[in-house]
Amino acid sequence: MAFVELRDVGKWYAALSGRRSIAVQHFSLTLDRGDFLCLLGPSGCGKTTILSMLAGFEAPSEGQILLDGQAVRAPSRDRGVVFQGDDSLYPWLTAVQNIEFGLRVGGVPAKERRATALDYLDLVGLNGQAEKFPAELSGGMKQRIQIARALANKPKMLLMDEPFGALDAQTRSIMQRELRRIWDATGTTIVFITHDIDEAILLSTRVGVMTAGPGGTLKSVIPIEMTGDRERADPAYGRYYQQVHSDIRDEVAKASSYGRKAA
Ligand SMILES: Nc1ncnc2c1ncn2[C@@H]1O[C@H](COP(=O)(O)OP(=O)(O)OP(=O)(O)O)[C@@H](O)[C@H]1O
Repeated sequence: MAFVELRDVGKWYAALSGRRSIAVQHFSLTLDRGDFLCLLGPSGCGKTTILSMLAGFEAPSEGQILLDGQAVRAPSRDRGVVFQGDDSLYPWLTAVQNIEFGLRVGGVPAKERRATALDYLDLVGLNGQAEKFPAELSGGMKQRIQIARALANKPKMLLMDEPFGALDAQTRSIMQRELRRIWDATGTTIVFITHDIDEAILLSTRVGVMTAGPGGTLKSVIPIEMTGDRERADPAYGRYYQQVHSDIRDEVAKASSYGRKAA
């Protein structure tokens, strides 16, 4: 049995015109435990919609989503979510208190939750920053706190929506290496949305490419089989880049022609 299964999932909204606005259609995918899937696709194809349904924030209009054999119906601590930017940290809580937050809500005793939060602070490389408030931390540090906060709940799956999109190139590259290290250490199943082919190849075990919206679906899934540390100089990197680029190029062209028609 697959660890995560999306079975012919579709999602639509009632538009103000009274017609249906289709966000995603006929989306089917299975993930094994420990997979790291990067989802790529033109703007508006439905990537965030897929992530929101996996998180349980939105229900599919048709089809089904299963996690570990159970239908996903609502948000749960077994699915950690990390968004772009740092708006989701509580500014009045310190770094360690932010990480503890979910454990506190879950009723974990004070001593135990503090010890767990400090372990995760350490895992994301922020040992020594426990008592700082978000305003005293850099963008990259705040993203690490978000990741630690999500992981502290020991989720079955980590859902990440362009988490490094707002970071400068240098910090982004450091965060990519850190995320691979954390994924190696924890074996958490990850679904990660990005617009960046390079990021997808450096991070994932599989790259999913979606067709252009409205109503995007999964076009292809490309397994990334590179051993050791991922390097752009590796000839396999270039081959994967070409493959993903050629899958996505036509979809981006279609998306911009839809945009012109709609304008
Ligand atoms: N709450 C909503 N109500 C109506 N339409 C919505 C809603 N949320 C998303 N959509 C529509 O669903 C489609 C898919 O949106 P979604 O945000 O999932 O795309 P995306 O691939 O994540 O885009 P981007 O890369 O630009 O972030 C879009 O046409 C969007 O306008």
